[in-house]
Amino acid sequence: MPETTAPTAPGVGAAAGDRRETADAGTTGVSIHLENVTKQYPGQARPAVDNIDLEIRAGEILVLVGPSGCGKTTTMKMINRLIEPSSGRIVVDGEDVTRTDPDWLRRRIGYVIQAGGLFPHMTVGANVALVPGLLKWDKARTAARVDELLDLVGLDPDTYRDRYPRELSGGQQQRVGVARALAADPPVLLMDEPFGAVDPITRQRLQDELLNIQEELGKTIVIVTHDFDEAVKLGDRIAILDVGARVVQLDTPEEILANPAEDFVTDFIGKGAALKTLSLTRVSDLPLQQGTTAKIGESGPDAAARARAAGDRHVVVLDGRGRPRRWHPVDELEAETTIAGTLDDMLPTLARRSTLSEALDTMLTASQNGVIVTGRRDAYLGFVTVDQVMSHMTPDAPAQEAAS
Ligand SMILES: Nc1ncnc2c1ncn2[C@@H]1O[C@H](COP(=O)(O)OP(=O)(O)OP(=O)(O)O)[C@@H](O)[C@H]1O
Repeated sequence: MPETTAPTAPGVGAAAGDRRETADAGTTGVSIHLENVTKQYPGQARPAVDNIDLEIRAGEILVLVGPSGCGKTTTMKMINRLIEPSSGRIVVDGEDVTRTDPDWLRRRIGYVIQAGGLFPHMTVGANVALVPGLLKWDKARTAARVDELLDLVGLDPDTYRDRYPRELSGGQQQRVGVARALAADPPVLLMDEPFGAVDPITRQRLQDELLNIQEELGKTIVIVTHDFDEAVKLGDRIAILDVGARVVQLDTPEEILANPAEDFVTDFIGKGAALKTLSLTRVSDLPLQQGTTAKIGESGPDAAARARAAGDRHVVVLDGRGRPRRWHPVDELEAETTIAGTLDDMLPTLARRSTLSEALDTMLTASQNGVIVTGRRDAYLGFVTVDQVMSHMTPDAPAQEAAS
């Protein structure tokens, strides 16, 4: 049976608030404080990072964005001391780690880089088992952890455990990279352009998965990206940096979009801020329309009668596990004694974590005025219409009204 529970989250602009509440509920992450940290590379005229002071809260996703060369990566790599600060202190969970053993520190801080950064000569399982190996976990515990993590990042352990990275797609490699970083259950995850090397659709899916994982784990996550839309989607807060890692603005995505602190931020956000506000709301924040559903194999005329009674001109055909197959026009159902299982390859579907901006893109690409929303294991949850999405761009017409 498809899940038919209506979403309970409030509407416009609630996405970031929800994320923070979630993190508070089950936070395992710890706070990080960069106290007046400077990095001066030898031979450079100016410090790459000039006296940054940055508090990262336990359990939040903080995204560092800014122009190329402004010091994002240097700032992030100083947290796990892949780069040593020239001066200042780094305090993790109240403890000054500026002088602790860097190996110990790196085991407490997961690190994810572009394309996963996997060792090509090691299997997926061996890559994920790297840190547990360093920590001398026994074989059974390590094997169980590897399987648990592959499952968490959406890779079937039996299928993928013994493959080599070259036998995986870019998105799958990136998932393994995330699994590896989470292996020893570190309270902090650092991610350097984690989704930069994959195509836009895979990127969107990986972002959704990261948010799902974070909902479950409540880590402290610091992400470096060039992509402001990605920052808006993922960040509980965004730090916009300028040259020398000067923090120009540090705030929630909503606040930055509504009140950019300087012309620099306005320029960086770019045009179309109204459109970008669509990235603040997830499709699961809208009241999903249920429509009429029909199961493969059921009587066409029966389904048509139900749809007509509900005033629907289409039914959504679902398979035995509640996954959508296609929209089917009611008029064409009358002639079908039993409903066929044909899959429409072009059926526009989205995960419930997707943003309204992605929903609009999907509808435009498919030339349809609605998109189906799916939940766990791709089960049908309902759909949203283009009218619902458009109403979010005009504050006076909340989507709840448009939907009724
Ligand atoms: N190892 C190094 N030696 C000397 N200078 C460096 C080194 N690494 C980085 N820099 C310089 O420090 C500055 C900040 O670099 P960093 O990589 O932190 O920036 P970034 O914001 O992450 O850039 P991008 O978005 O292009 O990756 C740049 O001017 C860069 O040229």
